[in-house]
Amino acid sequence: MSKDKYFIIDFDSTFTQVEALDELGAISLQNHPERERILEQVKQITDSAMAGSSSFAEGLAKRLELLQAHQSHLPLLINRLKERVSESIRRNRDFLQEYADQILIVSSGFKEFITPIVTEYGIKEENIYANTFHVDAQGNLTGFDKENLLSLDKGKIKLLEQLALPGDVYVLGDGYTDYEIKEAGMANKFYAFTENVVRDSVVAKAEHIAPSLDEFLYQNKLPMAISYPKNRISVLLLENVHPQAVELFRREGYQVETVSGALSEEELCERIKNVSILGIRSKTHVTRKVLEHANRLMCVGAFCIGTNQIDLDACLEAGITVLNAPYSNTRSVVELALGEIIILSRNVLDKSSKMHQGKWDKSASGSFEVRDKKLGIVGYGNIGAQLSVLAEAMGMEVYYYDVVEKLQLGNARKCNTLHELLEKADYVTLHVDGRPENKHMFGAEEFATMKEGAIFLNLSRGHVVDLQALVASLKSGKISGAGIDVFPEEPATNSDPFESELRDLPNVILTPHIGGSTSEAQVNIANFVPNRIMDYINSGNTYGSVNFPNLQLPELKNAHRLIHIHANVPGVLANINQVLAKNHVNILGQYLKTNERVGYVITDIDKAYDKQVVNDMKQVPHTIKFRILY
Ligand SMILES: NC(=O)C1=CN([C@@H]2O[C@H](COP(=O)(O)OP(=O)(O)OC[C@H]3O[C@@H](n4cnc5c(N)ncnc54)[C@H](O)[C@@H]3O)[C@@H](O)[C@H]2O)C=CC1
Ligand SMILES: O=C(O)CCC(=O)C(=O)O
Repeated sequence: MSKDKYFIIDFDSTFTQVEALDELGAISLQNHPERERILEQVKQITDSAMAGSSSFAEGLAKRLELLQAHQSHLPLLINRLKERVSESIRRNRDFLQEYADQILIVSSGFKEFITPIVTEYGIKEENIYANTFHVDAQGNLTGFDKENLLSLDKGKIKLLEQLALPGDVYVLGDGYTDYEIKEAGMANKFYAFTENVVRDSVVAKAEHIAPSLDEFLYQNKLPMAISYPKNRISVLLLENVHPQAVELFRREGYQVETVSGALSEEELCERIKNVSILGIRSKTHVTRKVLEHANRLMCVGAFCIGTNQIDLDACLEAGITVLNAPYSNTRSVVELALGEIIILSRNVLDKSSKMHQGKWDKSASGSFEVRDKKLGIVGYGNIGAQLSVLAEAMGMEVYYYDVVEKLQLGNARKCNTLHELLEKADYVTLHVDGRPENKHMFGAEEFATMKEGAIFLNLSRGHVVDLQALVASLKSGKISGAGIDVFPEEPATNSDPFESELRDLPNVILTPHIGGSTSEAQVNIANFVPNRIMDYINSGNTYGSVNFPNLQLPELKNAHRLIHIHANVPGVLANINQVLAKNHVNILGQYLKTNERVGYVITDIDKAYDKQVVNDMKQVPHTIKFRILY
């Protein structure tokens, strides 16, 4: 990099997250009876000046008058500001030090607090341009040096004119006075810095937006502390994912868009372009066709348990990892199932609807306790097993059937066949997963095998039950009641109608796929899934991924991490290591895990290496995706 580029960085709300004079006011007015009112007034003057709506010079004088500050307040202010240095400035200290000769802090703030902060980051004292306080004999900060160009309106422009820097000038700042430098022709580029504050009037004029210093460095091909600016990671969240997830992704610096309902395949093909992270629930189908339109997709987050709506193989082949929330709504489903078992045993639905029609039908006929009854659980996974424990606590006798061997909890009894379970159970509840082979696993034959008048629940997936057979069994009385939460065709949004042959049948509870829809579950999911996704993006961890080889990696420290995803064919690891050897790369650690289709190789390397290795890694035959992390 030649030395003819100069980087002008603003201080307030750019170098630090806050406006220093607001902070100074919070200290100096600590015991003032009208503290809040005065601070609000100071803030308004700052905002108005920064947005370019009022005279800067007048505002500065007015603010100092209001603040009633004393020089004894400055050490406390400096300590506070040190803690509030912007995150991206903090992490890019190496850049600030390496380019110290070309970095100027130009601020309408005051050197007395700016200098101790920015010099800690390698900024040269002679490159700090700011105002200075006037202090009276008692130590009060009564005003400022009016000769200083930066105390004047358009002061930054005047300063830049005087400096006449011999090269290209790039300005990074959040305020209108920073933009004005470019407008006056004193800078080649202005970047509106939006990490801490977004001033609409500034953003509207800026040709470049920098949500972080990383973005500024990335655009200008300057050395960065992290491998990729987080603001370039775009997240699309569908199906009303809980706002906590939006908040977590935004806090990480990602760009987030949300859609309240599910999207059709066509709509998703349109929207998926440039999306790095897709978040869905149970209704959006992530098909091979969708993936063909996904040019930047790294990860699909299923904000639920089931992942049958996602083409997991196609994701794998495209190097896209799929993560879900395997336990976050388990309890909610179990509680709904238990509630339905009781409601159906007492014929509550019919009695309640009669009451609403003004009919009093007090009778015990057709009503039973669940105690000592036999509950048959089909699919003894997380939900089935949890249900087993709670049902036993209510005095039920639990039987279960699963296609794989499962730990028997409490006194639950294993059935060797589904047939055996169906013959025994007074209640049959399905908690199998939605794999394609389970389509219509429960049909006429299974209903016929059930006990006369038994109760049936499905809170798993709609397609596992043959609906015609269920309707026939309900109409014939073979099944005396049912609780159905999931359907082969479910409306995409709450505005779409629900059509089903199950409507209007007596003693049938129909719920709109709400087994997992409790506040607790949604908050749990909204915390769990984004954290897993960010862990994958930031460290490569695939632990818990439903399609990728699971690797739990050590924290990345003093190294760069090469993440290579490839088709699992012989010789790829050897080729990778050849590339590393050819480029004399010092390997600090290597981790490999494969499944039948892909290999996942992580190589931690010394930070000093020839960048050619990156291109060479991408050229290794059978590479699906490659990225570098630091
Ligand atoms: N209604 C709702 O809102 C919700 C529905 N679900 C559904 O519940 C399903 C189960 O959830 P978890 O228990 O957490 O999953 P899990 O994977 O822990 O358990 C599923 C169990 O079903 C067994 N299984 C699969 N096919 C079978 C078959 N044909 N016969 C017998 N056993 C079979 C599996 O071996 C496994 O043990 C999810 O896959 C999802 O589709 C999950 C959460 C909420
Ligand atoms: O709440 C949802 O959207 C889906 C719940 C579900 O079916 C699941 O977690 O698998």
